[in-house]
Amino acid sequence: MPEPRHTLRSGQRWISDTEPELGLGTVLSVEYNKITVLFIASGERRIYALGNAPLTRVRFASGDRVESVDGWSMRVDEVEERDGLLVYVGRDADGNSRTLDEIELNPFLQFNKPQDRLFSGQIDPGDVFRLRIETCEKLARLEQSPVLGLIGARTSPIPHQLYIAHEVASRHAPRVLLADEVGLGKTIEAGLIIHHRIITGRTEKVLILVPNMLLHQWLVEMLRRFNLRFSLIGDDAYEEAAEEGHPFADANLALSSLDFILKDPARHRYVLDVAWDMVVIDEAHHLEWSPQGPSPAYAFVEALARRTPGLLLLTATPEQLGKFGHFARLRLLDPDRFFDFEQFRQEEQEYTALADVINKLLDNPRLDAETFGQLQRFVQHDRADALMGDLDDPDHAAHARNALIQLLLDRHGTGRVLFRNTRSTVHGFPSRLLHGRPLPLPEHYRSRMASLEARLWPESSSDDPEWWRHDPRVHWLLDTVQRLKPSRSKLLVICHRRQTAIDLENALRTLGGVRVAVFHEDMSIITRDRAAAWFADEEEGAQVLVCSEIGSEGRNFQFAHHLVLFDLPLDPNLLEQRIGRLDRIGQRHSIDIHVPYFEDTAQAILFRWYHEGLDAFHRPAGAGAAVFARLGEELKTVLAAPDGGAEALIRHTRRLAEDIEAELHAGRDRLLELNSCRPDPANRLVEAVCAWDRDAALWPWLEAVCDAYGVIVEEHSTDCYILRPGEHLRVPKFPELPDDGVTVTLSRDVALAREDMLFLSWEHPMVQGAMDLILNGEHGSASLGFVSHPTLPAGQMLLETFHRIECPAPRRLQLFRFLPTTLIRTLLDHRGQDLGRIVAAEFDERPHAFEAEKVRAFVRSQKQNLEKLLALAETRAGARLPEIVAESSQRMLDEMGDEIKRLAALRNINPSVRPEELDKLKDDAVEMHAYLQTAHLRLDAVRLLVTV
Ligand SMILES: Nc1ncnc2c1ncn2[C@@H]1O[C@H](COP(=O)(O)OP(=O)(O)OP(=O)(O)O)[C@@H](O)[C@H]1O
Repeated sequence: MPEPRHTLRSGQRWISDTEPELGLGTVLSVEYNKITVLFIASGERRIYALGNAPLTRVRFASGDRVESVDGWSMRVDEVEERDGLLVYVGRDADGNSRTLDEIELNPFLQFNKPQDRLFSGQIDPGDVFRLRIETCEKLARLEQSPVLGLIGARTSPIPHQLYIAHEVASRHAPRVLLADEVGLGKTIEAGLIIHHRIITGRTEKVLILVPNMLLHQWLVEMLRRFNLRFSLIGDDAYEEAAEEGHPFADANLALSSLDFILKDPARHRYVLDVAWDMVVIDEAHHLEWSPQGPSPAYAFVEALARRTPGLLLLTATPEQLGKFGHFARLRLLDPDRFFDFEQFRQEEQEYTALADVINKLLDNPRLDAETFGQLQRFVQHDRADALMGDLDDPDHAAHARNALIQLLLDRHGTGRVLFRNTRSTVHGFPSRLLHGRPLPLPEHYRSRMASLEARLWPESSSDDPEWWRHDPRVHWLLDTVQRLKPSRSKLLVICHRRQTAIDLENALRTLGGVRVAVFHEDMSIITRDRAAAWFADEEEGAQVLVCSEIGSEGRNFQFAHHLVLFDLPLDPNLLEQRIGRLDRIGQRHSIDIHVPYFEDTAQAILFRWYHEGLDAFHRPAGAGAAVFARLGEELKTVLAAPDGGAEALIRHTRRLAEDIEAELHAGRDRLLELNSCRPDPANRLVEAVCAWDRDAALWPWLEAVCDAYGVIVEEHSTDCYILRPGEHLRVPKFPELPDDGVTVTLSRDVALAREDMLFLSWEHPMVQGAMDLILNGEHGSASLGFVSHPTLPAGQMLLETFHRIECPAPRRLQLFRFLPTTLIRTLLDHRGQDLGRIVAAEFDERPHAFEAEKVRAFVRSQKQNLEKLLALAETRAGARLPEIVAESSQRMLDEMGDEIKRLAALRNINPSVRPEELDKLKDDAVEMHAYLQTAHLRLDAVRLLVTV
């Protein structure tokens, strides 16, 4: 305590050398030979004898950042002294001049400069110091990973999904249509894209709009799979929030339904008010548009799309509303590119020739002269002569073929905005087994077949509320349910009408005592979710879930593998949507599709039309929508008068479907297929994610963090642990750790099977939060160690410093790709000789008990020398900075240059590359270069070493 007695004043701020954790103390009184100090942060009061009080005066210097008790902070320019008290003069974050009396300093203030901590005797154990250094290294590795943003999702690494997520999320402003076939993972792809963008700092505000009935499913899926906590907007709290202010403005991640927003123009305005970075629209085929005018939903989304940089539209049936509808959705994504429907159609027709050449390149080692000529015409402006020449060179032909295929695929106009994977390319889906069940038409229905509606769904015309007592389909259903009961098989029953679903539930319960849940559009979201959850429950759950058509969009029922189509919809897309509830990723059985129908009726014809005409039960009918668009009216006529024309119609349907499918497969679809998942890069991404999964470094690191911060760890099972806040937790709140603890797993496989456990990866918020805690806090930044090294005699004092390169820049630039978290290590002996090259980072450390007070006294006695060494270390580290920055700049310029060239070349052949994308890349490169020049050093950690 070097200050003489007469300078001591109440109000001064001091820190305890022996108990630094008490925080900043305030002198309350100086009387006789005693000094009383209050430590507000810890609520402790200490009385010391003057003369040997273990206290150090807190005195900030110019350049330091200080924080007031009211929470604002400032950078110190000058320090004045008035009546023995310090007054700090400087500027706050907004640049305003401020003064702060030392009495107003925040009592929770920590000494975050490593050298201050060293001199004030706040010495951390060696393992905490090492943890800090190790954390920097781990973060740097993660920042440079090509799969950053794709590691942390609780999903299996599936090639086509990772490919799409990586391809789309890396763009400046992703605007794409995700149109994979039903159940292939569009929601997962959207989640991966959002997760990637948020982790890499490129996106902050996201709005997801989904049909009402899928709100909860999305909410849960985003949280459970991606740790993304969306706010549901549109529930009961909405009106309250609207009265108090702006219901959408506060939520960075908002989830709502389009129906809810469309109901009220005020809601439109609220949504359009917010500067979203990205908007996601699920089931986008509902956005109707025709040249005569858009639907209100389309018009609203169009306004939203115009002011939002990122737009993801999701639909499994992009052409459900015909080619116009498809074109209209592409127009939302890029109105400049898709402005003329006729031109769009013509372009599509040219794809066949392109696909033909690609197929030949894929299949044949040698091209015939005609194909070679065609290929030459396609690439005549692409400076591809060398590649064309290499086609005949056995050593280079394979590479040339691949490069030419990429070049041709890049020509494909919609390839960049439209992604569509199908079951024919994504393998591993179960087979579908069809069980058609003809039944005799009961007499009481026979007289009621006037309308088409009554022919297809006869119970709709019945005036008997208990029609189900006399309907043979119901009795067949009951038998089927009872037959499957011993195997504990669950059945999803889908029917066209809401009332039929309600009646069927009643029938199954009344007639057979079946445990049955129901699901239809008049139920609230909560009751629907409850029904779905009851059906999902393996032990106590319902054996049967009866859904109206509404149950067939978006829901996940792949835990069941018996599907009963109690009737058939009059639309191939709806049929595929129904089957897609079970035929989804995660389905482990073949799927049994049961279809009861009345013999010799419209139902039987519709069954045959789907089965024999489109083959729509066994696989997704690729041509279904197009055939229905052409033959739908004819089909309805035949169904209305079943006596004639059915055979001819089915034959015609089959021929047409085959032709359309062949044409699509040869042309557009083949290109889309190849473009939507390029196998080599996709497999590399899968391998990179798996390599992170195999990396065993996470748990030892996290265990050390838990140990350092007072989190208790218990083993649970292989790769699974229970974490709990300990009694001596070092921080008020450990990230993402609930008060009553949590079970975590590091295994992706376990995480996929056990949703009750957190899946920890380097991207999990708990792990990211822990890294922040370490790197933004002071823990581990000052340490002392006793070491031995063969080249160093005992009894020497060494100073080891780690300077971190700081380069503040907007997160969206992701500067860390080129300049990751970097530490520069310097090791000096007491004479200032640089030993860094001689002595590697790893020492042989010797556990050594030392008396804290003696060490503090030693450090104080060496303060002048240590300060000189610190200055020297900073100079040495500073000398290496320009080289590191130059390397980063060069890497950035090379990579960005390549990217700009690639995109510029692509733009020449594919107008889907928007000019602003290219401009943005160039601007980013210029901006990044400027930021890199501002990189500077900050001392991150210091360690005093004594050789033994
Ligand atoms: N990579 C994955 N890992 C684990 N489960 C997955 C993965 N991809 C998809 N699934 C599961 O498969 C099912 C289908 O995925 P998803 O809902 O994303 O498909 P979709 O294409 O959006 O379906 P729909 O066309 O019905 O809207 C979901 O239950 C999803 O959780």
